[in-house]
Amino acid sequence: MLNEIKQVQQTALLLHSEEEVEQAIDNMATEINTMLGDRNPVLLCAMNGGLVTTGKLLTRLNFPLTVDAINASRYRDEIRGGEIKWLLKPATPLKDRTVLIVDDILDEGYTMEALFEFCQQQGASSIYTAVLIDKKLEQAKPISADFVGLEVEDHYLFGYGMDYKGYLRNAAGIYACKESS
Ligand SMILES: O=P(O)(O)OC[C@H]1O[C@H](OP(=O)(O)OP(=O)(O)O)[C@H](O)[C@@H]1O
Ligand code: HPA
Repeated sequence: MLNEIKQVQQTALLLHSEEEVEQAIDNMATEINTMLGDRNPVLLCAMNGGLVTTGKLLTRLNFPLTVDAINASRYRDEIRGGEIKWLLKPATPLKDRTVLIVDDILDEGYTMEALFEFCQQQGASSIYTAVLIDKKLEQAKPISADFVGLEVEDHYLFGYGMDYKGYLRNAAGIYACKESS
């Protein structure tokens, strides 16, 4: 497995450098500060992929907020999406709260749709969504994101929280796996 991971890493194409991604996160944070600064929101980190974006956003947000985690996984260690499996629901009551769901990527959109519907069912008063990457697809998505860092062409990506078979989330850039489109 580790040989495969090293091979994928070595042959990958860098699409966005660390500097570009950090600038994109700055821009997202500026928009979120403007939109949600007086809403006392609960930020839901969509584990595991949303970990890096959530952490990087958090220290750029300058208003009162609370943080919790949520995890509905669709890919697990695969590079094609399957059924949604619920792994973690937030302990924080969402009733009458403004919620901001933060994830690494909006790909086909089914994961974010499921997270959004869960928050609705819990009685959140308003629900916003933030993703570092919005993948450009030909087909329509069931949900769009309110805050987007970067739009990226249709490749299988890794880095900044996005994984290849559970690895490479820690890559400091947005990379496309070779021959993945
Ligand atoms: O828009 P979609 O096509 O639904 O795909 C996006 C989701 O897929 C990944 O999660 P994954 O299920 O791989 O779990 P992970 O966060 O643990 O990597 C990613 O973190 C998003 O949550
Ligand atoms: O391109 C991707 N990379 C990593 N994880 C993902 N989850 C959905 N799409 C992707």
